[in-house]
Amino acid sequence: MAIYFYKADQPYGCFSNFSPHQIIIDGKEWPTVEHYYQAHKLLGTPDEPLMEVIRHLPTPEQAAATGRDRDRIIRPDWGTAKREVMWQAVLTKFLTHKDVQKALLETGEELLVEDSPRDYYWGRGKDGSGENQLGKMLMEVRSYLRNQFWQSQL
Ligand SMILES: Nc1c(N[C@@H]2O[C@H](COP(=O)(O)O)[C@@H](O)[C@H]2O)[nH]c(=O)[nH]c1=O
Repeated sequence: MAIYFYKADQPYGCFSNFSPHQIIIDGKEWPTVEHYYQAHKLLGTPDEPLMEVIRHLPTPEQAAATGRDRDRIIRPDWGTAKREVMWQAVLTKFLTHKDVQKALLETGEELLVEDSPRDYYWGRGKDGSGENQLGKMLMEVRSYLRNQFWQSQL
């Protein structure tokens, strides 16, 4: 049975990028994966100083609203860079927080689906025709963690 997640306060909310799990990357603390992801749209652009502003915003909703502000010009390579940015953030989250790591491993081989009604890239979209890239990435993280465990047993 597929496992659906989306909002942080709904079932499997700990899989959401909006869940309150801090990550530390290159010595900097980010309150959520979403803060890190949205801020990195501005890396190398004239608005780069705003990355620090986003990092300090109190909620992931505010971080997302700022990163999605279309008045801002985001980095030209975002279309290809965003996967790597997301991977680093999501992997760090699941390596850092043992409770969510356990929850992810306990999903076994189930299909994970980000049940976003409006995101057809990271999510399944309203009609289910979306790519579900976040769900797929979480399944990759799950395999990575499992491989890491078996390597440590050798
Ligand atoms: N969980 C969740 C969302 N989903 C997240 O939105 C991000 C995609 O942002 P963008 O590339 O700017 O469209 C990505 O992290 C995806 O997981 N969006 C929300 O508005 N609320 C939410 O609770």
